[in-house]
Amino acid sequence: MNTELVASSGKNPEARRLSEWTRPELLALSETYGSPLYVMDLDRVAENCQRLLAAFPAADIRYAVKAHTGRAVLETVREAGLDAECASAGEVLRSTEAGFDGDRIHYTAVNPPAEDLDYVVDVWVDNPELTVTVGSADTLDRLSERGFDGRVCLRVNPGVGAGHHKKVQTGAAAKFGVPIERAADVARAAAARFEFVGIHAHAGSGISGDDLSNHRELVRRMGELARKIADAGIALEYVDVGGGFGVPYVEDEPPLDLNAVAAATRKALGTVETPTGDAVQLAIEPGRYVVADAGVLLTRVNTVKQARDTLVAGTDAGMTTLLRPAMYDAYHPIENISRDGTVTPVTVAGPICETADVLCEDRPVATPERGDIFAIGIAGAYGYEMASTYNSRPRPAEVVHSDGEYRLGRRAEQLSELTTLETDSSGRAVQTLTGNITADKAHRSDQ
Ligand SMILES: Cc1ncc(COP(=O)(O)O)c(C=O)c1O
Ligand SMILES: N[C@@H](CCCC[NH3+])C(=O)O
Repeated sequence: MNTELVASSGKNPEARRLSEWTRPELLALSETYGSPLYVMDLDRVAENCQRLLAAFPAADIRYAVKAHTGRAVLETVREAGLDAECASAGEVLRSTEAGFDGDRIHYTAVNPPAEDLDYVVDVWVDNPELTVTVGSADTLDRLSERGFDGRVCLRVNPGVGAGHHKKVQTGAAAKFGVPIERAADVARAAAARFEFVGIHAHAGSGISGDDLSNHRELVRRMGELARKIADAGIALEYVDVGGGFGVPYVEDEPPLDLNAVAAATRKALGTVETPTGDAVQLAIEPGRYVVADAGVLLTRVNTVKQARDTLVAGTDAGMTTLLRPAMYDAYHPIENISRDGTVTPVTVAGPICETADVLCEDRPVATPERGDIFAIGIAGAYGYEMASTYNSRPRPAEVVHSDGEYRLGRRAEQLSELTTLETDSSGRAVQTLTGNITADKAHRSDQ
């Protein structure tokens, strides 16, 4: 591992570990709100924002909303002073509803559906400082057709990516951005029709000490492009080098040394100025770093069985609650918070009828009994956001914590809500036959 840009291991305020959550509090929450249950610590979200602001003091910092869109999280991030980077019309809607002014909203259009552009241009009419980042020259035409002539940033494909899994390595993936070789020409054309404010690239998600050299190479290429654009007489406001800063998931993994990452980023970018000699801002857009270690997922064990070669704990959370293990083979720390004592290798498997619905294999945890609560750590980023209703399983509730108080941030979906979008053969909304699960039923512990 490249240890140059990671902090020394051991207890470190830069990474909140699962073991630092208070077990009796988590157990009480699972009794009150049922399971599965996401818990988000807003105080930790605010701390993470402060650490980013301290490490990148002169940069524009945009929170990548896709990592966690909960209203309370967005409000916390807004109050901390970060902007919002939105990947869709829905994220723009959520950000405006959470109080972000238009000048703090950056919409990154990825193959944008017409409805997204229609919506964002409508929002722009009342918020002319909103910025649209485009990854293809024809998106510029589609914006013009809608009467948009506002702030535009060009997403560049720098040809170098990074990230914790090949499915999240973005910087060289064909679908994202204009190839860097053509970017200066597209920028020139865009500057003739729009207020051209920036260039943008994103290496990928979950960058660790191992692949920081790729992040640096991306930043170096972006610095070079920015100077070329300045030479063409175009005044940029910023160079956005994306997000992707990783956090430790494995218990003894050291956190990134954010100050060292910031220094390396600045060095790789070099000096970038407008044609008249003004400084061009560095911008970053972290998502995971802001929310990952602020979240825990609680799940109840409903089945314990000795399989042929492993002990299986069946839980009420699975791949529809937390997709990352099934999709990326991602590791999340897991503890049995209902008991200590003898530790056994356990395979934790969810209730979904898919072989991939396994949260971990042969993980040493305190030997489970039916009714125990497992806590799954570092679940605040891309956890709830990637939840689905596959297998017709309602999405879970989420509780938020701030200053010693817990409250419901999002209620659980109910069985009766699963069919609300459907119509019958005469076009009328289908009658829902199931009643809501009562709070009592949903919350009882299944012993
Ligand atoms: C354009 C863009 N910006 C920012 C992010 C945030 O990434 P992360 O959550 O890894 O910081 C992503 C996600 O990978 C992204 O696609
Ligand atoms: N969903 C991914 C991160 C990808 C971010 C989207 N560009 C993860 O959970 O690791």
